[in-house]
Amino acid sequence: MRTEPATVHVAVGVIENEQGDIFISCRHEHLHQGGKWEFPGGKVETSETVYDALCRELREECNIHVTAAAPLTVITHQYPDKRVLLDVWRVTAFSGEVKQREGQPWAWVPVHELDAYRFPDANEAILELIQASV
Ligand SMILES: Nc1nc2c([nH]c(=O)n2[C@H]2C[C@H](O)[C@@H](COP(=O)(O)OP(=O)(O)OP(=O)(O)O)O2)c(=O)[nH]1
Ligand SMILES: [Mg+2]
Repeated sequence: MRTEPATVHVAVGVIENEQGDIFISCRHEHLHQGGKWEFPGGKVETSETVYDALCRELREECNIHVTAAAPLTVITHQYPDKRVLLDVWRVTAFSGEVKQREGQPWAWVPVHELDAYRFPDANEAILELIQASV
């Protein structure tokens, strides 16, 4: 019998600097949706809350300690090969300096320039929300 693969639950963080620019990084080529730009984040492990996963992923990937974040949206998206549930948070306070720690290309991008970057299809609604909020 063929069973549907489980949905991958992902915690995603929208990080803004004092100028209002947004931090994005480019997914490694060999990964799912490789070569596309993303907001930092990663899979929620079974033993943790989404907020814990957000904090852990942002510490691992971009070196910051999140001290406050607010839910922005939840998106489910079916890719040809994978179904994802993106739990998207706006990071409202953090300590530490944002640094990409996993060797991915990265950029701080003004909101009106985000359209120039290629994101995974699931991100369309996130980009609309960010653009609507400025
Ligand atoms: N982080 C992130 N993932 C996204 C975004 N948009 C989007 O479709 N995804 C998808 C791509 C992947 O299928 C999934 C994230 O999984 P991942 O494999 O990168 O997770 P991870 O960072 O925990 O990586 P790993 O250590 O398990 O390899 O979510 C986004 O903006 N940010
Ligand atoms: Mg990740």
